[in-house]
Amino acid sequence: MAASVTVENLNPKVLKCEYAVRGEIVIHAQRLQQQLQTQPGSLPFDEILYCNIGNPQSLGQQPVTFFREVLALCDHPCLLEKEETKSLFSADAISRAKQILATIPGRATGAYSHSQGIKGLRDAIAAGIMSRDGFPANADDIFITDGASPGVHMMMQLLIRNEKDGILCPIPQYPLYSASIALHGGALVPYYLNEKTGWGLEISDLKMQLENARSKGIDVRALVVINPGNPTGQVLAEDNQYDIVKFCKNEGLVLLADEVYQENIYVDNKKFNSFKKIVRSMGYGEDDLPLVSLQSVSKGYYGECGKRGGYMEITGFSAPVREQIYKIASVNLCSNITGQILASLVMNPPKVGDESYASYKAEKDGILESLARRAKALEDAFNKLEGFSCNKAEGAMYLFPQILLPQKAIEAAKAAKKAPDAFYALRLLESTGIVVVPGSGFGQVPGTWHIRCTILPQEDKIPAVISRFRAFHEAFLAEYRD
Ligand SMILES: Cc1ncc(COP(=O)(O)O)c(CN[C@@H]2CONC2=O)c1O
Repeated sequence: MAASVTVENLNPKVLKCEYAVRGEIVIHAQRLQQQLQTQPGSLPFDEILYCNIGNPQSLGQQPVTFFREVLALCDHPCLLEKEETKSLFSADAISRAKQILATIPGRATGAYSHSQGIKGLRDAIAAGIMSRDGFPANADDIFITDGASPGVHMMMQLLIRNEKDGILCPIPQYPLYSASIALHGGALVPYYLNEKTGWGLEISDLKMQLENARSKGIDVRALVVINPGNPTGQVLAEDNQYDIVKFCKNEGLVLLADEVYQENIYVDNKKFNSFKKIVRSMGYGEDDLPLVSLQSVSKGYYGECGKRGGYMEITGFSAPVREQIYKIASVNLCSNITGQILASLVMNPPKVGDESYASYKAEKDGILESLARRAKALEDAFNKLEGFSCNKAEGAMYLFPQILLPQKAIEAAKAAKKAPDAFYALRLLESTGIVVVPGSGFGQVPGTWHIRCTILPQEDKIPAVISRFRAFHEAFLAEYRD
């Protein structure tokens, strides 16, 4: 009997969707990893180095002690009744766990919660936003989600009616956006970040792309801004943010502010300003501009990707629209409680005077300072390679160097039916075990080629990554030099 489900009769939106961060290069890497296990010594390297995904703890980063103490106590509340717990857990973790459990009906972390998340945790997140920005935040505006990804999908589901609805996205972009727009049947309206100005966002290009889309009958609904940028690592200048808000206000666009790397800032001349802070400091009130601010527990110095925590702060939408957003969230009942607790913790970490503050601060600073050193070391190494030019990683977790590939290599890629940067990334993997994502997976100016490499291998492995990369690159150029 013919198979009832074939690729041909699947939802074409699924077939159109792509997500390069875990695409063909990574799948091939997993095959090679299997081979290393079954046939040790059969490859010119002894381990796969996954530099394709911002997954810090998979590469050895340690979780923040205070956060894990609180999670453990919340998940096994009877520990709080035991005398010996006081010698195993810090006093402030014990009191924070009690405080959190008191906000959960029946102290039951195994129960469904409110579809926006536990009210007491949303209160804590709102307090954290207020403390970060200096402007009020409301728990009812918070939707705690299983990471930022579901928040993006919910907003695309809400805004995209058909293929004529467009979303302005940066190019290069994090492919969650292109994938979600494809899955929801909308149109991605690109605006190009300017590599020559350190991935600057030009309002003039935004305006041109918007008008071009509208001239084709596209109803542009929203503007996505990723700040700090993925894969590009730039941190927006404050005056650029003011211009972006004015642009959205004037053009009637929802501003989707992806701020998951807000704690990952590595340069002294830039600081993170949330778009919520910018909007309020421009005097825009609750009803002036629809803004969705996304945060996650996957990044920062916490890197708790697998716990699946995050939130979207929804402001500037009418009550009837908010009811629709609530309805979408309620279809999935609620996000996981561990992620909810963690989202409240990252927005309300230990404060000066708390027992855990010194150790928490040492862990946080240690991780962020090490990430900054690794970013600089890899940026400098890339810029020493022939044909490479790499902008500074001001923030986030990636470097996105441009590679000038010899024409012979481009022709070889064509013969292999691969994009030149995918061809290069595959050859890099097969020679060194290093896994990067080709720039074609993020979008790039046509005719330019990039790779995205994370800054996440532990610091003592960075010299080996650099030397392996350099040796491969020199051999690759020798093979394909014009
Ligand atoms: C800009 C951006 N937004 C949202 C997400 C989704 O995060 P969570 O759903 O985990 O909260 C990521 C994840 N970063 C991906 C995953 O690792 N590498 C990346 O480029 C991201 O980089």
